[in-house]
Amino acid sequence: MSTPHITPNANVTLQASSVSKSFVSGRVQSTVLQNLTLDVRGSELTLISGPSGCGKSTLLAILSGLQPADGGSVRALGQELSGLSINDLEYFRLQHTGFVFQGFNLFPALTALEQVELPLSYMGLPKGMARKRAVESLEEVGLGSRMRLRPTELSGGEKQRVAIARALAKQPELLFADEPTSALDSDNGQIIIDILHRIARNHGTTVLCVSHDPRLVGHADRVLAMEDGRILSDHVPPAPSKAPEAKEPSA
Ligand SMILES: Nc1ncnc2c1ncn2[C@@H]1O[C@H](COP(=O)(O)OP(=O)(O)OP(=O)(O)O)[C@@H](O)[C@H]1O
Repeated sequence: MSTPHITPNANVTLQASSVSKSFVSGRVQSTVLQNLTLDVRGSELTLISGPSGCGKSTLLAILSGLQPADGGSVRALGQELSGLSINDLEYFRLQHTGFVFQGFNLFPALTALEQVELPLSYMGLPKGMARKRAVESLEEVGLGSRMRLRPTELSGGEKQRVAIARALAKQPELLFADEPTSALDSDNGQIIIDILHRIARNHGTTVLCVSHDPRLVGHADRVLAMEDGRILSDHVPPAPSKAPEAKEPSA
């Protein structure tokens, strides 16, 4: 399988140019993204905010190669995604991207450690290296003492931290998060967004997060406000008040 040629352009790691996307339902065609142009940079947490149905998840899916655009161009790490075969796109996503979703997407039968090790085995990492990376990632999200537990034994916030550790252990250049705090209360939501922010800063990762939760705005480096399939504004938010820390539970 060929590896895509990676040539990042300065610190811009994701570029959408004149991207459009429509869905057809019966005889009705609805345009979800219209001529959307956007650059996203590494080492930053970029938040795409906007009302439900404005096209945030569709944009994330297109930028991450999960869905094709109808028109326009999407470049990720210098690679034009539409130029990749299905196999190369899958390989690109495996090697360079991590995903965090609203519903955690954990396997009920696996411990936190096993959940994090699993994608590393798909990537072909030797067992010892996979174990080391998985432990380090779980420690980084404050779950060093909970890694033998299964999802039913973890809180919602802890489950989302396992999902973040699973993505982080792959050491992806691009980390995509779709409504990662929607299922959580305010304190846990802030902890999650602050972990994502720290990953961007400490690992140089491009973190792109979509959310309709206005409480997250102050925790991002950059906020893109979306409405009706367009970017309405692009700004740096004011610094937030101090967030609660992700603590290691005592049990
Ligand atoms: N596979 C699909 N088939 C048909 N319509 C779709 C499909 N995916 C999304 N849509 C429609 O596209 C529009 C935008 O959806 P999208 O999920 O991108 O919005 P969103 O801003 O992420 O919303 P939310 O905040 O509620 O998750 C919605 O009207 C949705 O119904």
